[in-house]
Parts: sequence; structure tokens; C-alpha cells
Amino acid sequence: MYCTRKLTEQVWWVGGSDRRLALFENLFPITRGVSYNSYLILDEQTAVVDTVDSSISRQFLENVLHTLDGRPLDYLVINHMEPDHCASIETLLLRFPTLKLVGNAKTFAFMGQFYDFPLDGRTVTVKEGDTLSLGGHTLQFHMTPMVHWPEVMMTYESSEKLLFSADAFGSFGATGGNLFNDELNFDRDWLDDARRYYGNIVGKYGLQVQAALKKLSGLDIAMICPLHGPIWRSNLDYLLNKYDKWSRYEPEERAVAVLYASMYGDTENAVNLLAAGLADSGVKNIAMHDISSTHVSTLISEVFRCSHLVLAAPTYNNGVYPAMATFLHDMKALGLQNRTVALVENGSWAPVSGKLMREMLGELKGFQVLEPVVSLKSALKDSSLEPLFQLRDRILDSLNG
Ligand SMILES: Cc1cc2nc3c(=O)[nH]c(=O)nc-3n(C[C@H](O)[C@H](O)[C@H](O)COP(=O)(O)O)c2cc1C
Repeated sequence: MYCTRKLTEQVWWVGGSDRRLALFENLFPITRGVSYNSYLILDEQTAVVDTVDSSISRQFLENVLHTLDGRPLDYLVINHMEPDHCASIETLLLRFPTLKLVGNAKTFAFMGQFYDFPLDGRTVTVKEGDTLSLGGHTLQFHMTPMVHWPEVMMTYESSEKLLFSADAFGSFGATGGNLFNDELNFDRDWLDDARRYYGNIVGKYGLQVQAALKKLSGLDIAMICPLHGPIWRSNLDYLLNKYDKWSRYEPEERAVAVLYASMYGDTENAVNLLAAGLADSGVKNIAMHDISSTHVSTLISEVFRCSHLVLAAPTYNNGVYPAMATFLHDMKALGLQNRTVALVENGSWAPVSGKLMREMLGELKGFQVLEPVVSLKSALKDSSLEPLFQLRDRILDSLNG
């Protein structure tokens, strides 16, 4: 049975959600599931904007057929050629013999790489600024490469000011009935997943996101329709500001995240003391994560959120404790920038994790390491307190500075 929602008089949401998938991209835990949004415009001509993942293809087809109510589908706009949005292209081609696919040159190159269905005479290739009239609705295409694949474009519908934004402005999390941002508590229920989605999926491409935001600033947008998560029809500046901050690698909050590793509890003891000292000095909302039990995508998300990080790890086989090394590697791979970091190292015979963490952070742009780097040899002693308190004070100076 169909399950759709109306965006405007002639525009429908025909997507769905998957709550069974454990790992998005077989990598990112999605305990709240994920939605795959697709949109259908009913005008003199009809158009679907992007399809969905194979997990919900049956629901999608029912939604499309119901909404078309016997009419043919004239166009399928493909803003993004990633398979989680493309699984139903062939089904639609087979179902609607006059259907034309709308994409850019790269879209169709990728399509040939992923799929074998024949495309002869069934494609409309668009480039920056091209328009396609459906009757009362006009689609305009804007190339936004690397947000987050090279072929990505956004489609702007000018009569109702709708922006179909591909993966940009999306979020992990299944939608359940409530689809529009004004129907749900975004700050409470969605922001963490939206940030985690941005940071890990799009986060590497801050420059390209900035270029896209610049392009979009010339458009009068009433609704942002992403491929995952809620649709935005109010308070758009809230979301645009988050994207602006995230893509400039500016912290969202002046806040401390303590990200530590520990086998026997000594490094953990040190960061607990440090955090308690910060709290005694008035620092609120300190986030503390054991990085061995926190998925690295959450750690990355915390870096996007917080201005100050405490990284603490034991030395392990003359290297950095593996979970910390993985996290640092991920930060580098995503090109994170501009954070202030306090370091705590531990080791029972030759601690080097502090030096190594510093070296790895040195490869990141705009990362500032606070002194002193606290060096522990196994369990904390009275003599460990002074350097820890010094570090606490440096963090406070920096936070309040
Ligand atoms: C497999 C393994 C390798 C280690 N390698 C080193 C090392 O190369 N250098 C060192 O000083 N300590 C090394 N250690 C010791 C730990 O770094 C040290 O005991 C530290 O205090 C543990 O901190 P924790 O209590 O927070 O787990 C190693 C420990 C283990 C289990």
C-alpha cells in the first residue's frame, strides 16, 4: 500500500525509510535507521526527483504509481548517482516506456559503470543553469560537484521555490510520519545525527560545500528537500548556518570533548580528574567518550561540534593506542581543521603516544596543541597532579580567551 506525503498542491514525497539496516555504507551505525527521500511533481508533465535504495524499492514503486494515478512518468531527474538513490531507475524505465532520464554528463557516465540497461534516446543531458519546463513548474539545474560525489547536482523548482538538494542538508535517521522540520524536535532528536551525517559523509568537502552555499545564496528558497532525513520548510537559516559553520570547519560550540583510550583505567582516571577540575572551574556540558566503545563517526561528529578536545591515550607497542590512531587517521582523511587540543599520554616504560599524537595533529590545518602535554607512567601519583592542573588552566584560558 502507498504511503506518501504532500509537500505542496502538486509535489509529493514518495520515499520511505529503512529501519533494518545496521550500517550505512556498511560503515556507519544507524540505530535510528535512514530515510531515502524521493519527490514527484505532477504538472502538465510529470517528474520524479531521484529514486531510492533497493531496500524500499517496492514501497517506492507503490508510492509513485499511486501518486501518478494512471498518468505516465515523463522525467526522472537524477541529482546523485550513488546506488542508495538509484536502485529503481531501471524499474521506472521498464514501467514507463516514454520516460526520459535527466542528468549531467557525469551522471550518465556513472550510470553506465553501475548498470547495463540501454539508454539510447532516453536521456536529457543538462549543464549548469539549464532549465526544464514541466508546465507550471520549471526545474533549473545547478552543478554542486563533490557534495559529495563529482556528478552531484541540485535541482531548483522556481515557481514554488523548492530546492532538491541531493545529499546536502540530509541526515541519518528514519522518518516516521513526521517529515517536515516543523513537525519534529530537530535539536533534540535530529541534530546529532545530522551533524554525524555531515561530518562523515560530506565533511571532507568543506570547500565544495562553501561553493555550493554561495551558488544557493542567489536562489529564493522556500523548502529544502534532501535525499535523507527531514524536509525543511521553515527556519531555513538555522540549517544553512550549520552548514556554513561545518563547512568552514568552525566549531559549532565553545565546548570541551574528552576523547580518551584506556586499558587499565589509569588514563581514564587522569581525564576524569581533568574534567572534574574543569567542571569545578565552571565548564559545563563536558562531553566524555571512551573511544574504544564509541564509534569513530560519533567522535568525528564531536570534533565538528566542539572547539576544544582533550585526547588521551596509552602508548601501545611503541605507537599510539590503536583506537586513537584510527580516530586521528580519520580526522586527517576528512581534513578537519581549527581545533584546540590538550594531550595526555601514558606508558609504563617509554611513553611516546603524546609525541605521536602531536605529530599526527601537526598534519592537520589549524590544530593548536596546548602545553604541557601531560605524560604519565602507569597509575597517577601525587606528582601527576601538578601537570594535570596546569593543563586544566591552559584549557580554561583558551576557552575563556
Ligand atoms: C600490548 C601492549 C603494548 C604496550 N606497549 C607499550 C609501549 O610500547 N611503551 C610503553 O611505555 N608502554 C606500553 N604499554 C603499557 C601501557 O601503555 C601502560 O601500562 C599504560 O599505563 C596503560 O594505561 P591505562 O591504564 O590507561 O590503560 C603497553 C601495554 C600493552 C598491553
